Amino acid sequence: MSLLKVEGLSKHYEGRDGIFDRITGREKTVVRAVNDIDLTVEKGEILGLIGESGCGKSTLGRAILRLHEPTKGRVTFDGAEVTALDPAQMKAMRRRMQIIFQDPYASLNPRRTVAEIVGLPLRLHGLAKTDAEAREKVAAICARVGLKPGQLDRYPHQFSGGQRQRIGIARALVSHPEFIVCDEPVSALDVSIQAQIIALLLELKREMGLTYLFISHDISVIGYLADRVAVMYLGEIVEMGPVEEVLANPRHPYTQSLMSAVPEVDHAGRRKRVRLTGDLPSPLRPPSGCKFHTRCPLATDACGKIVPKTETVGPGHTAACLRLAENLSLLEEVPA
Ligand SMILES: Nc1ncnc2c1ncn2[C@@H]1O[C@H](COP(=O)(O)OP(=O)(O)OP(=O)(O)O)[C@@H](O)[C@H]1O
Repeated sequence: MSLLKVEGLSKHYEGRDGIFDRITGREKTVVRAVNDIDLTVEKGEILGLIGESGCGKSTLGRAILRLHEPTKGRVTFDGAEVTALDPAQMKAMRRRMQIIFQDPYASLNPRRTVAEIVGLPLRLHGLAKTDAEAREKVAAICARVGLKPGQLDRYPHQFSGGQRQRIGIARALVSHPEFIVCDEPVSALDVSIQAQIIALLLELKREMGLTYLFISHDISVIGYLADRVAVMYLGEIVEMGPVEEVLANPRHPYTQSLMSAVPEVDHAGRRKRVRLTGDLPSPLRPPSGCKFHTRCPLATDACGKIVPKTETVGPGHTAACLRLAENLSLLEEVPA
């Protein structure tokens, strides 16, 4: 049994002009941020979730945790249907499923000390009987993530970006969760600090037996740490599979275009850069047929009309593209 199972999960937001629509009596606009997603995450695994900004990665992560209530679909964690839990049961489940945010500063209360911020989940879940016990637990996890005892009574603004992310990690881990959504946890950090935080997250995963859904727009980060990868485009998963397999043999033209942007250092030839035309279409009015067809260099007329089914293309490897059978690739090597 998978630790996490997501079935048909959708999250639609009322469009930003929702109030205007109500006043004018116009039909409501709907932002289809996440559409009918199926995925599983095994215990101890890192599933990487990749896609460009605005494709719905954060929304999916938050819908799984019910931080944003899903519009439709089911989430099951360790056999319990998360999407059917009542508020009291959901509160208990939150101890087990946590999130680390991209921007540690925005997610840390500026008026609270590190000890208060990291100690809050202990209070919420009744995990410490006395203040002294809470302080001890906070000190232990803070030490583990690399904060010094003398820093516990300081405020977030007194820390660097990397240290703030360590505070965010300590807060997520203090309640001993089993599953963490890591929502672009290193994207806001300097490159030199990114490697330290990634190393820390990998060590903690091993020591605490954690399972991660790791969201990133950086394919090299995903290639480095994930076991499997799911590629997202405009609210849907277009390709998924073991990370080495998907990166070595990307089958969806969108995955291929993401891959073509990665510099190859140890290659005799270099890859032809695939330039996608246009921006990511708005999830307010997603294209018909295959949602990628408006930017896909391989699109035919049929792609604008027919929604491609997800097909198995290798062991554990799936993709959704009408032209899969033709085995086309945008990634021809060009001579150095
Ligand atoms: N609360 C909201 N109300 C309306 N639309 C929203 C809301 N939150 C997100 N969206 C829209 O949903 C879509 C997906 O956003 P989301 O933040 O999940 O994407 P993302 O892939 O995580 O992007 P980024 O990497 O920039 O965070 C976007 O078009 C966004 O504008």
